[in-house]
Amino acid sequence: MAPVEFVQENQSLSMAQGTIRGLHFQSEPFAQGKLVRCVEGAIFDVAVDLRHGSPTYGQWAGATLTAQDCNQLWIPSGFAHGFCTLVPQTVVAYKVTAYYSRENDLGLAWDDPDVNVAWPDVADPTKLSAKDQVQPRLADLPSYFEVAN
Ligand SMILES: Cc1cn([C@H]2C[C@H](O)[C@@H](COP(=O)(O)OP(=O)(O)O[C@H]3O[C@@H](C)C(=O)[C@@H](O)[C@H]3O)O2)c(=O)[nH]c1=O
Repeated sequence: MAPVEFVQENQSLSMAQGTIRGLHFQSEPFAQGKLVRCVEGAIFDVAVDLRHGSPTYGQWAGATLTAQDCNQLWIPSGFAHGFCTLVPQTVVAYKVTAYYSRENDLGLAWDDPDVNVAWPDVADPTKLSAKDQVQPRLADLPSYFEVAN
């Protein structure tokens, strides 16, 4: 992997078990790689490949991250990211490779059936933010990222 430089570190607290955040990404020139860890509690962390031309375009990968295990997940640029908290009072910290940009802050529906993320049973759609209740489906997104075959 090419060296990366982190420019910002974020932290978020979710009080309720089953809180879903995502799926989020920023477009160029503020596309972000994210290094995600759980500093309190536990999450199911998810990445979705948005790179047109990628053999894994539209596919997802997930991992359980816990404060106890101190494990981390690297989400490369070109992937949407989201998580579901597995226990109450969960704190997630993530370093990012580009600054936050409201204009470039974009999303994908957490429950897009074409992506079909296997969210944990505790996932609670009533805990979605207002913006995450209306994110578009993958099929309706323009091509923000492309890779050569
Ligand atoms: C992420 C971020 C948000 N904000 C502001 C915007 C808004 O007013 C408030 C809350 O932002 P959001 O609703 O986007 O927060 P949140 O839903 O926690 O967004 C995060 O979700 C996870 C899954 C990610 O992958 C992150 O990159 C980020 O998109 O904080 C910043 O000022 N700087 C930042 O870096």
